Amino acid sequence: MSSHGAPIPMTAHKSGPLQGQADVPGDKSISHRSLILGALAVGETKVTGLLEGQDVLDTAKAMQAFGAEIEKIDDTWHVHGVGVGGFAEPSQVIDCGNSGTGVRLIMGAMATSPIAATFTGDASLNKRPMARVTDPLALFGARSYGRSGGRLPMTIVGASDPLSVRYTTPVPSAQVKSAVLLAGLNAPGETVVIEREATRDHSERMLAGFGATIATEDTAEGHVITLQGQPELRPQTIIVPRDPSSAAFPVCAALITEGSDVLVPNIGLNPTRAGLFYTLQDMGADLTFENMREEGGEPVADLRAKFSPDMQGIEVPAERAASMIDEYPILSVVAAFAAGKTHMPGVKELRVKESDRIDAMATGLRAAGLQVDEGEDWWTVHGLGFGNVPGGVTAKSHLDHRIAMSFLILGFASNASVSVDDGGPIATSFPIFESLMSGLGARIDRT
Ligand SMILES: O=C(O)C1=C[C@@H](OP(=O)(O)O)[C@@H](O)[C@H](O)C1
Ligand SMILES: C=C(OP(=O)(O)O)C(=O)O
Repeated sequence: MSSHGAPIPMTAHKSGPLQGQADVPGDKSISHRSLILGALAVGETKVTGLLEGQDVLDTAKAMQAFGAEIEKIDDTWHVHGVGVGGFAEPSQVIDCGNSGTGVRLIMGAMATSPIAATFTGDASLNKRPMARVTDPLALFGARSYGRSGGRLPMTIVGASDPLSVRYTTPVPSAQVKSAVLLAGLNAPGETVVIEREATRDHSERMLAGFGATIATEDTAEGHVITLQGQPELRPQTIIVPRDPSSAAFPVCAALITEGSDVLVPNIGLNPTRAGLFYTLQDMGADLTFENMREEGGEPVADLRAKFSPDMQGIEVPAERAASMIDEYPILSVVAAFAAGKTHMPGVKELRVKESDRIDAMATGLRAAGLQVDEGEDWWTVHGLGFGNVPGGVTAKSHLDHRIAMSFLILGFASNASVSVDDGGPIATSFPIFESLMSGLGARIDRT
């Protein structure tokens, strides 16, 4: 089932060449944060380039439920914030749909205000672990009442007299880090988050942009982030860069589809996000970064990807995992068309995303003719080389946009067409995926 309606089966057929320019939508992580920090600032934040995917629209609705006024005029989203500590208690259940980022960041943002809120989501989100967020929020004094195993639906009762917190994240997660930092905004004194492996740093960059005092330091303990509580956040004008995690799909499609040459302009290349592109280059992909520049405090480049029939399987460095965590499903498809093994260690987190992404991809790839080996925190795809991938499978998308898009791209280059049982979830992060890919010359239809 799609998150909001009947399943939408889709089929991708052998395609090529893919050619032209792919204008992918705005960055999902930055879009969520623009709305949440805009809601916590005093005055009007203006956002252009916002991703209008369902995940982000659900966060906009949630911010309205907490008292922010949000309207879209022409291409600009206007967020009238209520200030740190100014959230109202919502009168309705907050439905975050399919979005782990939405629910976890919003729980953090409300956990140090004297209000209660009940959160729910779709069948995928309601299976995902929330204790990773509610454990640190309890240190501030917030209480949570959820289903067994720390699952949604869940009510959070915010702390009326929040404590200040120093917390080491037990898993590499920007969502956990961000939830703690957002809670720290309305706590007195300093909030300190320590991560052993650096994860995407959009919250830190944007908090600084809104005028919070925040510092990061690399020490023997790890990456240490210190935030001064109870600032007055100043409203900002934000131009959201295009999403590298969405760019990954046309880039990888071009690499494996005969004769392709695709330009994907204006892609955010924050080093905490760009791991996939370096991995593809290590595999021998014809992928170049053109016109490197800085925009709105984030590094940006135009990506050019050309058909690369001679890619080799590699050992993907485990320490790169956080910087490409959402890209492993599509990397596994590219790996199928490379020669030899691609081994991907250090990726346990893939098992608690919108689906168990190792299991979802391994099952579909095996049915499509590949050998895939897996353990709890690693997997290996045995590449067959270009022209040798059978395909001819209907894969389950498990309410997971990245699984659906990855299998469709498999279908552009495999010998027989590939279907997914439900392409509906694609709208959570990449609502224009079908039209964009068709515009490049890909053969994709609803079946
Ligand atoms: O903070 C964010 O915007 C995100 C963090 C990552 O999740 P984790 O924090 O669970 O690793 C990522 O998978 C997700 O798509 C977006
Ligand atoms: C994991 C993802 O999103 P979220 O955790 O926000 O649901 C994703 O977009 O790949």
